[in-house]
Amino acid sequence: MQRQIFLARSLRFPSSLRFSSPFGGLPLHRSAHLERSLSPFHPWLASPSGKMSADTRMISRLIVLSGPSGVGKSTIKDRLMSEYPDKFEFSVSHTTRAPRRKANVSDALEQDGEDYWFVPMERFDAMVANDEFVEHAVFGRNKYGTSKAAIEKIADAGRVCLLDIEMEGVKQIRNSTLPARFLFVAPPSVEVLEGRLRGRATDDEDSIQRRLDQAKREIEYANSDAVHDKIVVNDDLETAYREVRDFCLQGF
Ligand SMILES: Nc1ncnc2c1ncn2[C@@H]1O[C@H](COP(=O)(O)OP(=O)(O)OP(=O)(O)O)[C@@H](O)[C@H]1O
Repeated sequence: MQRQIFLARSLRFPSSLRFSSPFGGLPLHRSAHLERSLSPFHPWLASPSGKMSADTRMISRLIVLSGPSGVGKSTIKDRLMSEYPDKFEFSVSHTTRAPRRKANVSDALEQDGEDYWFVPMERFDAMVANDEFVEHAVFGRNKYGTSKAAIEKIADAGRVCLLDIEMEGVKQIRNSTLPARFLFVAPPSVEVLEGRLRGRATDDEDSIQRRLDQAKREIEYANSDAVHDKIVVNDDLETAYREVRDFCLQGF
């Protein structure tokens, strides 16, 4: 059985960064990916109802959300979490970076255990050595990772696990046996992305430039192959939110 996955509508990227598909606007079949998704694994990941019916088998309980820094992932995921607190849970990543001010909340700092687990570099490296991460990556001057414990905690609570990770982590999950579904949030253009990064006023100029360089690589990767099951362009926030929500709710 094949599931149809539709590619994003055309975007206003420079041609070198434009998403394209050899299939044009036609549905893209991703049987290879889905076969991997259906491989035997933790029953919680494969079957929301606990039963392996033909329909529910197609929906894994692990959703990987990615997209350039500043594109609006946190804005969308915070809303999803407040609308469906009992259904979804975001896995809290580990990071070696320092807490920063929350976007849109002028004097609130990110909280340990809520936004990230903030750990020193030595602790992070020890966790890597102990094989405690399902994925980890270096971004800028800092390291980020998703621990196995974080995912297991969500499994134990019976919720759908959402990961908000960057490109290297996406590649690692795709190369793993984890049966995940992949969702990419794209900006309407690099210029709009830059405007959002500047608008939230949480990064210095160096950091903005690094994030924009990384954004171009992420967009090229998303464009390079049928990496993601769905690409949502965050132009109008309401529309983007609805598309993300509907994708996450598929099968539940
Ligand atoms: N559709 C939209 N239109 C206008 N502004 C938006 C839209 N979506 C998000 N924003 C704004 O863009 C800024 C960046 O959003 P946000 O911090 O959620 O991005 P992010 O992808 O989570 O970034 P990071 O990966 O660095 O955490 C915020 O100030 C947010 O309010």
